[in-house]
Amino acid sequence: MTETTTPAGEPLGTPETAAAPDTAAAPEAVATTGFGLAGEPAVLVLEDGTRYEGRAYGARGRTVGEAVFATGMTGYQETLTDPSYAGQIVMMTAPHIGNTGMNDDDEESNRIWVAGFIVRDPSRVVSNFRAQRSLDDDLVASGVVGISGIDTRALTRHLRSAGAMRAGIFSGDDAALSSGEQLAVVQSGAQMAGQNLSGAVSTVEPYSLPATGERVGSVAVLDLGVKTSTLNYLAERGFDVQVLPQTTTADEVLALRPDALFFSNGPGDPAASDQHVEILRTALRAGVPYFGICFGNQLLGRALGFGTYKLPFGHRGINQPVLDRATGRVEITAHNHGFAVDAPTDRISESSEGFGRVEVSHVGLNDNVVEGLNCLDIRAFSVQYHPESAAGPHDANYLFDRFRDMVIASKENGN
Ligand SMILES: NC(=O)CC[C@H](N)C(=O)O
Repeated sequence: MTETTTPAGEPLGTPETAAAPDTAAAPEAVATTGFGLAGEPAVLVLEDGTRYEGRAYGARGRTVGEAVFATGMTGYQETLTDPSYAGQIVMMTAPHIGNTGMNDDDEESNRIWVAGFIVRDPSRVVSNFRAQRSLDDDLVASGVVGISGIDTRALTRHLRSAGAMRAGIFSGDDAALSSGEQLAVVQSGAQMAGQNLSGAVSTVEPYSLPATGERVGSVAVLDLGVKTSTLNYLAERGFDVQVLPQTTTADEVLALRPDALFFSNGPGDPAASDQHVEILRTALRAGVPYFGICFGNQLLGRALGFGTYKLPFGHRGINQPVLDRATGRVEITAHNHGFAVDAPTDRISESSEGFGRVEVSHVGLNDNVVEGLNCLDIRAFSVQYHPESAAGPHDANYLFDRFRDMVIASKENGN
């Protein structure tokens, strides 16, 4: 789409003319003036004191969360409805957002989870044959406070240099608070490190989905924020899917006698999920085959005895190169993680928890971060990235086949 004029006819500013700091050196600086557009004022305040002025977008009011950037050129609906983004104010680096509206089929859960939404240039029209609603209307309906007119390139460079950090968006009456009051609100917000957010996103009641492909067996899914596409892929690969609340105990999981266990993606710090690590250890000791995605990879890492740590600004987008070390093949993959497993990428490790040998199966090629774990002596593997690829390229869908094959082999061996 070409940017020309606003509805009122004012010319758009350009990022080049905006004052755009790209380091943390001048935290009190006003970074941009929202491209000089008309509209209700709103302000984005970072915990280091940086302020970005823009216009109110979505719901009016205030919100606080961890500011992160997502680099997908498409897929804002899947991003917004991914429960892993709970507690985060998400900025899209793609400048024009909302063009294709919202539709029922691309929902990754039944609501928008982001704590806030930052865009540069919201589309004034919705133009797609699948569109059923506008993004702006859905943000308002979900009470999600957003901001537009932000120099998202400058903000991305700032977060890349200074790291993901707490932020607040203030619009409506809250836009009139003094900058000192706004900063105090941001600085009193919770840090992402140390937060356990599983309870906020997990299903409260168990529910099940029947296999849609040729039946392989049953899988118990611990819902730590599971995405709809993941459940559909599991059902397609022949699993009767039993989705369990995050409060389920290890005994309750094993009492179901599942043929396999799956831990989903989800928000929060994996270091704050001891109870889920214990469930996984119990299931692995009982010989239940395991597959995990994202948060489920971090929890497998912890169950095996590795630590996790916070990345400076994380990986969020649908264009991240990952090396499959077994094949030498590079996959272009979807990511959404701010934490990672601390395991050696250059050699096979021995699990300190007695689960045998572990290899890092996949590494991120941008920064050599652990992107997958494979156990050589028990039936368990996981990936940090998103083979369900919603949104994103489908390079890694084969992992669902690998899981199905692992469970078939396990059943043939009477495990
Ligand atoms: N998508 C996910 O599962 C994210 C896992 C974890 N909350 C992280 O930020 O790293």
